[in-house]
Amino acid sequence: MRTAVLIEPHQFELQDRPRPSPGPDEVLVAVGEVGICGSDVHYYEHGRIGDIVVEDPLVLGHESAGTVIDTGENVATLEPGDRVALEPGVPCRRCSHCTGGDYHLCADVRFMATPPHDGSFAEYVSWPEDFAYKLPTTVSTTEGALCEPLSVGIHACRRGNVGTGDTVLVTGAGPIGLMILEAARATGATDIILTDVVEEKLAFARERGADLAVNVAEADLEAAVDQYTDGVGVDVVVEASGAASSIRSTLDAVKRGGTVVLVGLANEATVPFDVLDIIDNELDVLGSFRYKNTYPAAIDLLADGVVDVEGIVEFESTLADIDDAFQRAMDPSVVKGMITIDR
Ligand SMILES: NC(=O)c1ccc[n+]([C@@H]2O[C@H](COP(=O)([O-])OP(=O)(O)OC[C@H]3O[C@@H](n4cnc5c(N)ncnc54)[C@H](O)[C@@H]3O)[C@@H](O)[C@H]2O)c1
Ligand SMILES: C[C@@H](O)[C@H](N)C(=O)O
Repeated sequence: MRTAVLIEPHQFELQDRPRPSPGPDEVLVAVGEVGICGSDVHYYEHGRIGDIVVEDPLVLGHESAGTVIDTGENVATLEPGDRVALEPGVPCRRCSHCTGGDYHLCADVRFMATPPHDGSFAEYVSWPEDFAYKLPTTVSTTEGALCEPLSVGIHACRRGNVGTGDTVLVTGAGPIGLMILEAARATGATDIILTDVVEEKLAFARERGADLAVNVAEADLEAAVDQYTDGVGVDVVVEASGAASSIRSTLDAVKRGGTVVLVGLANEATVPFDVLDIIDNELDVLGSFRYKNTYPAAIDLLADGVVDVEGIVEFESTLADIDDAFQRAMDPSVVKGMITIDR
């Protein structure tokens, strides 16, 4: 099967690899669509994300969906022809986190496209049945692939306990910020403010329904939030840029007793945070790591037309053109590219 392998930064090689056979509890999936995630681009550009280094050739891609073409002997819920979204992190199922329900925190998770585990920029992937979710006919394969970033948004909103009528600030209008916007709206938030430093991203966020979009390279966030909320502050801030200045600014925008959810990964290991602010204002400051049990909700939201994920896709490309696609994805004004696995 054709497989796009990152052999060194800025260089994919299209290799012919053996097609996998499904294990007893696995389905063999003909991959259809794979989203290009910011983490894929980071590995492509730098060969590492923080301490996680690409030491051996790696198959990128973890936002994927396709069609089941074969099943292992124990598989009962899926059959050839079913279209499925693939949840990319498969945990050990045995540790205390797994048995306690927090499987996304399993230390032995096998997460696609995270060294040393290969991802899905390939014609076929064999994947556990219970991490492959059947798509209804009304949900496209592209939408199935984008259940992954949507899951990050759903989990962040669940962490922040975003509620009906809430005012939510989302900092960073990349794909993750836009998916948080979708999830927050679906959860019942009525006022959603987005920030960014790139005007095209803000224009896009406005088109997609942000009630206010603030360019924090030019305007003062605290003043803009004060004006919008009559000096009260927002109920929940979800930080989705990873920029240190943005992480710091979350405390200026949240109301007393509010919640800050940190999703964006900072380049710096430490970011100064005013702990007195956190104590005096009784803030909940929470981390949000990937997701758990979100795929069924993501698929239902898509099937019911409550969220739009396809609208963030700005270009589609193929395995043969994957280098060009990644060059394009590096443009800071581009939100999301997809790779169609043509055969
Ligand atoms: N916690 C998790 O589970 C998880 C999962 C996926 C992604 N992430 C992280 O979330 C972040 C967002 O992911 P993405 O794919 O949307 O990334 P992205 O780089 O595409 O988007 C980040 C956006 O933030 C904007 N930005 C930069 N500086 C800013 C500032 N000071 N204020 C406001 N916006 C600013 C950028 O212009 C960009 O539009 C990244 O840090 C990523 O690593 C975390
Ligand atoms: C969650 C996923 O989208 C993210 N890129 C990660 O590797 O954790």
